[in-house]
Amino acid sequence: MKMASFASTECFLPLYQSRLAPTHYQQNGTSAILHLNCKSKKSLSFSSSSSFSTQGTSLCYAVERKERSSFAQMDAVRHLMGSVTKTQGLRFAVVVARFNEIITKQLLEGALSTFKNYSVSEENIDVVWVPGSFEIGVVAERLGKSQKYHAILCIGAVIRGDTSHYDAVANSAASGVLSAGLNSGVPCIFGVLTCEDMEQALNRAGGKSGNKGSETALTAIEMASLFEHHLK
Ligand SMILES: Nc1c(NC[C@H](O)[C@H](O)[C@H](O)CO)[nH]c(=O)[nH]c1=O
Ligand SMILES: CC(=O)[C@@H](O)COP(=O)(O)O
Repeated sequence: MKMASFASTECFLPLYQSRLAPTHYQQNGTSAILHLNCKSKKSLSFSSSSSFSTQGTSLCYAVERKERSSFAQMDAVRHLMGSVTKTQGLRFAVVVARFNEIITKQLLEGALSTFKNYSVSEENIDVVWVPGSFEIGVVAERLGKSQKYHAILCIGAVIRGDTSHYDAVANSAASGVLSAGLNSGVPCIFGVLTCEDMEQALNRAGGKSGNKGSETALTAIEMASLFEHHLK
């Protein structure tokens, strides 16, 4: 079986940086679907039982032939993914709830340091404060619809008290952020902690479970890049 050549260099990059180029080949009027997968296996194999190794990295093919002469081309599955290294020109808004400020300030700090580490310039970041997590959604939606930002990062901390208020605020915050993204078409990232107690929250705001503000900032960058570089 004659195989197509393809741009493999991107597969030597970390997964978040990779973008597989489409691969096409023609073969006697038959068509095949080529599936590229960059997970680290040691050899390159084809369903037709051919296989060979690459330099420590591999591509896996699942080739499905279709005996339909009308298809003369083999289409490659293209994997589109945002890059966290292509941040130039990306603009972000961070909506932060003041409620449980001792936690949300830490989350914001984590987010801002991640933006800095990934070369997002400060003038491309606006921080908008709201009273509580319940108010995040409406503001995120307004910011998204302004078309000024590539992604909106939403930060809050909902901590369970004695009543069912927790569930109302936590669920409203989640659905508010979801709606904001869907209604504005701009990625709205959920960086709202929903915790049983203050200890859980502290652990996630720079304590032993990391900083969820930092993690969600990275999600915001990836989604902004995905939209800006692949989904326009
Ligand atoms: N209990 C928490 C709240 N409650 C306040 C609400 O978010 C809201 O500001 C109020 O109901 C007025 O609409 N907010 C949090 O972010 N975290 C909580 O634990
Ligand atoms: C999320 C909140 O629920 C909390 O501040 C409310 O506490 P409580 O249920 O004791 O009123």
